[in-house]
Amino acid sequence: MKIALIAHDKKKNDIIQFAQAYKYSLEKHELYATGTTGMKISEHTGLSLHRFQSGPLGGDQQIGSMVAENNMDMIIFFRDPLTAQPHEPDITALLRLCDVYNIPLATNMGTAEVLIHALERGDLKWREIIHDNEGK
Ligand SMILES: O=C(CO)COP(=O)(O)O
Repeated sequence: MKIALIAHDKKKNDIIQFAQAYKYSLEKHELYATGTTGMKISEHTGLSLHRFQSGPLGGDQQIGSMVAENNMDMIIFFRDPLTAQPHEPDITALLRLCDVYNIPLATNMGTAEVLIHALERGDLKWREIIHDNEGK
């Protein structure tokens, strides 16, 4: 499964703690991240991730392009709902594409934990069926 991890600055500590707590689940998958989030997760956990640009420089859009190809299976995006972001349109576009393609998306720690347990239980196997049907 391809999983993207993204966090706004005030949520970076949360995503680091999340990645530390679920390292042994996450490491079984192909991980992607926006630039700074990926660097911090990698530094604190040793997990290896494919890092895109930083969010304000297009990282959300790069992840969005994978979603648009139905090539991303789950997104954990700890958004900061209390701080305006210069790239708000990119963020909205990414969330919208998740809805277009029915991609499981967690925007806070509570939902992220539910998703990761679902992943561990195999509830997201339907994504593999989709990839098999598309020959990916
Ligand atoms: O801004 C972001 C998501 O919208 C995250 O970008 P960074 O991981 O580079 O901080």
